[in-house]
Amino acid sequence: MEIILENAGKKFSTEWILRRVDLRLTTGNGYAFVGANGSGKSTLIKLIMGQLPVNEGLITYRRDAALIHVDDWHRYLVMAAPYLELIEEFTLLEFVAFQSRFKPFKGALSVEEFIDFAQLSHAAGKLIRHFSSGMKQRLKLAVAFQTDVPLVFLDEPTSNLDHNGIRWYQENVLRLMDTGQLVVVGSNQPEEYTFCKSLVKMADYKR
Ligand SMILES: Nc1ncnc2c1ncn2[C@@H]1O[C@H](COP(=O)(O)OP(=O)(O)OP(=O)(O)O)[C@@H](O)[C@H]1O
Repeated sequence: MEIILENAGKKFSTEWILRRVDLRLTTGNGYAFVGANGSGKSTLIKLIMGQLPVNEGLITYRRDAALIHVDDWHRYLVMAAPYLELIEEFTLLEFVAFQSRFKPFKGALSVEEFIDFAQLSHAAGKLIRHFSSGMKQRLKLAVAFQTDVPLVFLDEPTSNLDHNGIRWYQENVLRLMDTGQLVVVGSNQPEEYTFCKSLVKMADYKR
């Protein structure tokens, strides 16, 4: 599967955030979107996920050369980001059961196995609303790691994680390459994207 950006551009009001973005992203590869705060990393991720429309140019998803309609992009992707909202009224058990029905986990992982994987067994019955920010981030990343879809978007993946959490992230993000998924990391911290062979520099799209 591949995602193709041709002369893609985005502006908010009269301010162009990104222009002339030409990229070809293919499954089995890791891409790091890098740049300073406010350079447009999250914006580019949202454009590629179909959450925001481009103001010029074109973004397409292709599988075996066939075009995938923008309304169907969401079926192929998962994302973790600090701004992603969780269903705070659910307990962790309820959330994971709901999530696995919505988009199945790899290898038919059970709810209990998923919670073990996320290292959140102690909080299985706790409301998500009462999770710490690091626990919420672990949960979002666990969903991103275990959901059986070809495209994985990780924006600022280690925000709020402690040392153990960062190590857990680094071990598991590598496995996404083994499963042939496409991984995009939006980051300004090199330890989050050492595995990415392609660096996409936001500064290149400011011309
Ligand atoms: N909905 C919006 N309306 C207006 N401006 C926006 C909107 N969303 C983002 N921007 C602007 O777009 C620019 C890029 O923001 P973006 O969040 O993509 O940057 P980033 O590289 O992800 O930053 P950070 O590293 O701080 O997370 C910023 O100037 C921001 O203020």
